Order: sequence, then structure tokens, then C-alpha cells
Amino acid sequence: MNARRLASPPHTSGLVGSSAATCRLRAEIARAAPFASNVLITGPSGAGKELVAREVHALSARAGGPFVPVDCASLVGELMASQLFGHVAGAFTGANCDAVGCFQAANGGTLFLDEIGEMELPLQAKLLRVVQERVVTPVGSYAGRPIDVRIVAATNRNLLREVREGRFREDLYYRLHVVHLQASALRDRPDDIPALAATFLQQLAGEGLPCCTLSLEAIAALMAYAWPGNVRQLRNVLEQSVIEAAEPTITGRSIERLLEEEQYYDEPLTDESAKELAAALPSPPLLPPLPASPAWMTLAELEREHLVRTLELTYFNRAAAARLLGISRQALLRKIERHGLA
Ligand SMILES: Nc1ncnc2c1ncn2[C@@H]1O[C@H](COP(=O)(O)OP(=O)(O)OP(=O)(O)O)[C@@H](O)[C@H]1O
Repeated sequence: MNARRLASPPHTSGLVGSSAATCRLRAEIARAAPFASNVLITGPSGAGKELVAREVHALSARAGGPFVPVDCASLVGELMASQLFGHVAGAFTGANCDAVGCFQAANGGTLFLDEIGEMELPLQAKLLRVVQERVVTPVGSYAGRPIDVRIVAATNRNLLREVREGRFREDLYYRLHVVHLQASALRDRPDDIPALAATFLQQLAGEGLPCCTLSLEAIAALMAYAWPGNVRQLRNVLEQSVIEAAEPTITGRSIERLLEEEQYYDEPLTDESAKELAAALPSPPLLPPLPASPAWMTLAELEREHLVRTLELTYFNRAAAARLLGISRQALLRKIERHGLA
């Protein structure tokens, strides 16, 4: 059987973060959790889809029952149906005794079908029958067994496009897409980063790693990064920085150095995200205020003033400043030099 864990871990506080997107998600989870309706969770890899699924389970009347996560991408070949639906002795070579599948293991609880978009079409047809009839028939048997399972599925694919392109059954899509929850990319909710980082540093200290905090510069650098690997990548970067930290306070420079090794360090933000990020960054450091603007400014003077303001806001993190300004780091470096700010 392909279940990663059968029993639910105790429910902890769950989703960390207070961005508008996370607050909305928390409210949607609370609204949908008490019902038995199927749930489809979408969002990029590492954005917290499994955590959302666990939250739905933990806040439902099934919380005392099992939470069974299944990685649908690994359900391939002959054994896939048996992994989901179980089999009876003699069903195929090597089936020496009856075995329950993930559906029966999740009876009374929640079955989490992770990476549902990867499931092969023949298995989708079998899954549809079970979802519709709430009866599971083990491989090699004709006797169906009623099951009481809530299905929560997740995908990082655009399932409607998969339907249009014939890789995902439309009828199954609509059976699963009763409640839709969206785990957003971390780059779209940078104001969650300080709380997530603090939680992860606390968890890492609890796991025996050095107890560290982040400087304001380090927080600004984390908030300005694009996070292609989302929350999972944030945790990994923090773990690396704790291991490498010479002092209990992690500096902006050490975070920048780690992020330079990751992808998309220099990717500019869209105008909208840049505005959100600028508003969410921690208060700028105490630097001498900019000279009062003259009544009339040339374009060059205006550019210089905005450059200084952006550099202050990002604690002189040039990659972050470039992203906020929507230009490449090379372009920013040229402007810094041209305006004598180096
Ligand atoms: N809002 C959050 N609060 C606290 N921890 C989070 C949050 N979001 C994600 N995490 C943590 O980030 C890691 C990745 O999350 P998770 O496995 O749920 O992502 P996923 O979207 O299911 O990823 P994948 O698509 O790769 O399976 C986990 O350790 C999870 O606990």
C-alpha cells in the first residue's frame, strides 16, 4: 500500500502567516472543513497544499479518524489499482493474502490524493466510480465494500487545461472540484515571510540546531526574494543559514549569499507585487532623511532620490532593490554608479 502515514499527527496551530491571502485561505478552510464535500487544493509546489489538506481534516468531524496521504505520481503500473483499492488473495501473482488499499485505510477519515494531475487515465476511470458510488471493490473481487471517506485532492497543474487537452477526465474533475482552495505562491504574499521565518527558526532550534534570530536586513532580503520553491525553499534556506551562522543573529549579507546560489535571484517584480512588497517591508533603517525636494526636479534628480529611497528600504540589498524597481541588477549597478551612490 502506498500510504505515507496512516495516523494523523496531533493538530498543531497549522498555517502560519497573516497576509490577506493566508487569512482568506484560513477562513475558507474553516468554512468548508465541517462538511463531507470533496476538496481540490491548487497551488505551486511547496506552497503548503498538504498542510491545507491536514488542516481541512483536523477541523472536520473526521479529525479522530485517519488522514491518509497518497502520492498519485507513484501510482503506476499493474499494482496501482491494488494500492488504492486493495486486493484479495490470488488476485495476481504474489498476492498471497488479502490487502486493504488506501481507501479502506482512510475509512472514517480523509484520503489525501496528492499530485492528482499525474494520475493515469485508466486509474482515473476507476477512481471516478469509487467517488460516485462510495463503494470500493478490491482487485480480484466482485464484492464491493462501502466506504466513508472524504477526498481531498491537490495538484500544481492547471487541471482545467489538462481536461481540455484530454489528460484528465472532466467528470472526475467536477467530482473533486466541489470546494476549491488555493495555496498561493510565497512571492505573492511576502508579508507572511517574517512569521514563517520566526516559526521555522523556532522549530529548527527545537530540533537541536543553534537558536538564531534574523536581523532586519535579513528579513528584508528574504521578503524581496522570488521563492520559486515556496515555503519549503524558505525553510531550507533558513536551515542552511542557521548551520552556517557564526553569530546568533543572521545577517542580511549571509542570506543574500545563500540566495545568490538559488534560482531567480534577479527576477524583477510586476508593478503590483513591487508595491505590495514595498508596503510590507520592515520599517526602513534610521538613516539621515533625504534632503527636501526642490520645487522642480529634473528626471535625473528624481531618479537619484527614488534610488536612494529604494536602497534604504531594502537595507542596501541590491538584488532586492532591483526587483522593487523592476530592473535587472546590472541596470541598477549602472545607475548607482552614474549617480555616485557606490
Ligand atoms: N503557511 C504555512 N505555515 C507553516 N508551514 C508551512 C506553511 N506552508 C507550508 N509550510 C511548510 O512548508 C513545507 C511544504 O509544504 P507542503 O508539503 O504542504 O507543500 P505542497 O504544496 O504540498 O508541496 P508539493 O506540491 O511539493 O507536495 C512543509 O514543511 C509545510 O509544513
